[in-house]
Amino acid sequence: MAKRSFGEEPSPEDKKKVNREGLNKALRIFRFVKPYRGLFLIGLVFLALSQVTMMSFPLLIREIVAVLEKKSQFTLNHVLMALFAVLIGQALFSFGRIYYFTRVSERTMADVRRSLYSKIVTLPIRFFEQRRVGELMSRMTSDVTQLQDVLTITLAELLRGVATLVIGTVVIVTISWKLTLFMLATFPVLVVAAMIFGRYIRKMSKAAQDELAGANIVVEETLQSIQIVKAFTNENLEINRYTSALDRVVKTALKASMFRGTFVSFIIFALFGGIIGVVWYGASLVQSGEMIMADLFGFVLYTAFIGGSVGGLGDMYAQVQKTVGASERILEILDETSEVQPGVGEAIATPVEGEISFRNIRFSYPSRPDVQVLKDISLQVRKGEKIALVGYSGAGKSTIVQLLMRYHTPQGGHIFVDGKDIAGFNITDYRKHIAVVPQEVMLFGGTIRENIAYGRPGATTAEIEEAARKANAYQFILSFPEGFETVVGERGVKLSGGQRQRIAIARAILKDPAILILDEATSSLDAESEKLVQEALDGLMENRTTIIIAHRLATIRNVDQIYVLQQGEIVEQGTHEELSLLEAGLYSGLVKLQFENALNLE
Ligand SMILES: Nc1ncnc2c1ncn2[C@@H]1O[C@H](COP(=O)(O)OP(=O)(O)OP(=O)(O)O)[C@@H](O)[C@H]1O
Repeated sequence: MAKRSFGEEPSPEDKKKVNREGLNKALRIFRFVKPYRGLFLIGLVFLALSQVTMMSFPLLIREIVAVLEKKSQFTLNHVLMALFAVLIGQALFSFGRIYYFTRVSERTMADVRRSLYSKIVTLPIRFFEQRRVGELMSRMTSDVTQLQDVLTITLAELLRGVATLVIGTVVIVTISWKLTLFMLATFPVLVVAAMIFGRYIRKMSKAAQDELAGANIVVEETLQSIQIVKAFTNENLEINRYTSALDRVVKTALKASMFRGTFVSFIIFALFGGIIGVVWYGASLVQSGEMIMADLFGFVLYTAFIGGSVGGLGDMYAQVQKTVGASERILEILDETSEVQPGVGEAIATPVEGEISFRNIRFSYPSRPDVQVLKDISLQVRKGEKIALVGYSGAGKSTIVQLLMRYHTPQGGHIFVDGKDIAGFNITDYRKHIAVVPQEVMLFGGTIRENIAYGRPGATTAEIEEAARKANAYQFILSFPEGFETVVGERGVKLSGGQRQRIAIARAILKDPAILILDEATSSLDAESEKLVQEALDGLMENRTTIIIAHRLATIRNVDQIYVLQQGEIVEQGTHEELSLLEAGLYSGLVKLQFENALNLE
């Protein structure tokens, strides 16, 4: 429930200083730009051209003043024509810069997103247990967007800022070194003030952002559990909760704005004070004949340009800081090792017989290493046999299946399929031979046809329909006006539990695996659905090695072997008849319990 909304997640890494190591690491992200370096270079050329034209602007204004002072070799028309040319050049070059940088950044970001997504979906389950979905979404969205901003805007701005600073300084030194020195004397005050205020402002904005993220969590939680909110008629309570969260956002934001306001007023005061100082000193130089009016004009204009670019550099630094954090986080995921790797591991020998053997398996989940979930589990399933895992909730039934699926690796012991350790198989090749009919069937947004075809992408229409028939799903699918083309999932038709299960069975039939895992649904269906699902399952289990995680014991009377688990250990094992005979046994206790429950329900 306490998931963070993505996008606004506070990232303490952002506060990191930009050191060389971090920068070097972050620069690795630029390998994604490499394929588009040609376009990038063109963008840079346009950037340089637009910068040069931009910087010639004050020079031409200066020239106009010089013409008016009759101290120029050009006429007013000449200068105005030049100004016009600069204007057109500026428009064209800016267009080219934006166009080419956007092309590079859009393509690069698509590549980054694709790599990130491909990496994430091929990572082992262990990885997903340690990260929240919101966090991964935030990598895919806000971190990538941060990179994109840098590529399209910040990088250009940074280069422009530096160019303005360098070219501008050269020009003003040439115009008058005395005035330049005077101007530079005002700089340190500004820089020190910017540093002190900047730190506070960043801290305050961060706090405001965190508060906003907190408020968004309230919305997310409420929307996710809207039915519960309504059932407990707690709408007003939630509104109040959100209101007080918003109050905190406003309070923090206002506090931050106080600092920002003070800072901006101070900077404006200091900047204009500086300019007034420069004009005053410059005017005295003009009066004493050391300088002409036009030069003073040009000087002030260039100074304003330089001031603007230096002011922007602080913001740029914050952007670079953020980007270093964002790319580090993206690279961290890209550097993880995928479990799905072509060519790694042995291909499983076909046809797969489906003989399974667990030998002395010991296992704890990586997130809780101190709790031993499975203790010395050994079991044996022969080809085509059906076994059931039974036990109280939390006994370790699902964990056994997770290990067979290779979602996790046991700390002790080995699992063999057809006599070979499964750890040695290529994971994709291996999992192709196992199908799972899960407890809660998840349907993807799409048509019923697509959802069944998920079992074997590329299956023909005839095969999909045949699978639906065998899964007892054909009838209900055709009862929808759009039949197999009916859209299901979040935005489509809602299917009932029994219908969803039959879709999952059809998927498994299409996959046609040697090994089948049935995680029985805990909620019982009505008698009719139950019969249809059970029939479909019986058909599916035929000639396949099957492991059933059983919750309702009535359905497993005919399995070849029942394993009763208690706290990660197999405490009983045998057929239904054998185990029922153990008077004080756990299994007969469970059977009795369910029998009594069933009686109570009737
Ligand atoms: N991903 C996980 N990380 C940490 N611990 C886990 C994880 N999954 C399960 N566990 C713990 O492992 C133990 C066994 O869980 P498991 O899901 O295998 O039980 P189960 O017998 O299948 O229960 P149920 O019938 O309720 O599904 C439990 O104590 C559970 O809390």
